[in-house]
Amino acid sequence: TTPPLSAGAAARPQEPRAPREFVALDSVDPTIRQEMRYVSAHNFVGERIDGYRQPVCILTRPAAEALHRAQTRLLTQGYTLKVYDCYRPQRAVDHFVRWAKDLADERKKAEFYPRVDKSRLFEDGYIAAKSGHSRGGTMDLTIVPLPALPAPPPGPGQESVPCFAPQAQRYPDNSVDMGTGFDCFDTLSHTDDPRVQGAQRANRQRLKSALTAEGFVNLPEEWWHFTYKPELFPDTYFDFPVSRRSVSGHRP
Ligand SMILES: C[C@@H](N)C(=O)N[C@H](C)C(=O)O
Ligand SMILES: [Zn+2]
Repeated sequence: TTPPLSAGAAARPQEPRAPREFVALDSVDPTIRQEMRYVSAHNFVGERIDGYRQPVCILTRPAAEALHRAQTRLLTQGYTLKVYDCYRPQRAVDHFVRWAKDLADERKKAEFYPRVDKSRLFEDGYIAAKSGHSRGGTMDLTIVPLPALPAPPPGPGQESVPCFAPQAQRYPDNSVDMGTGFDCFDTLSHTDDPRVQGAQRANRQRLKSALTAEGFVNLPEEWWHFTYKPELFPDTYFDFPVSRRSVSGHRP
């Protein structure tokens, strides 16, 4: 029988929790930096995304352990990984889909997709309506030189600088220069775009080599997007919220 609610307690439907195979990345590797963009308003939509309750990176355990191995290698080279997004609930993806249909909402166009028509973002491969992120083994990430310095706050008008502008001009980030910022929906973000040369190309290669050595596969359209293979849940799109509660009690 259902226990009675105590006086004053509101009946709140329980949110789904993650299966035991999911962990908080910081319980496996506390040295990997986290800048979880979709819990903040600094992203291509311009507001917190549905389902992101706390700035915590959640992944399947094999993906988190593989990321830890890549981090160990990068630390010896004087760099640390920094994740921008990890597990993404289906309701967050649905938020992206709803946003994409509202062609009048171009709040963040100037920074994140200045040269791409909003109506093409899914077609061109920059956002997916069924995303590997919701399966738990995919993440968006970059590398940061050590010692990692905090990024300065954005200067006046910096929110509107194109994400492919020279690094000193675009929205501040403490990462290495990859030629574009994170979630820059533009052909310049294609990992092997021939216009990206020198240090920027070497930085992309450093990230890609460290991750592919551990079993990750890169999305050619986005230098920052990697999936750990084989996937533990290749056909399941989870919808538990991004919060510590979703994985509390799960062993690291
Ligand atoms: C939205 C961007 N960060 C991303 O992850 N794109 C891929 C294609 C996805 O949505 O799975
Ligand atoms: Zn991604």
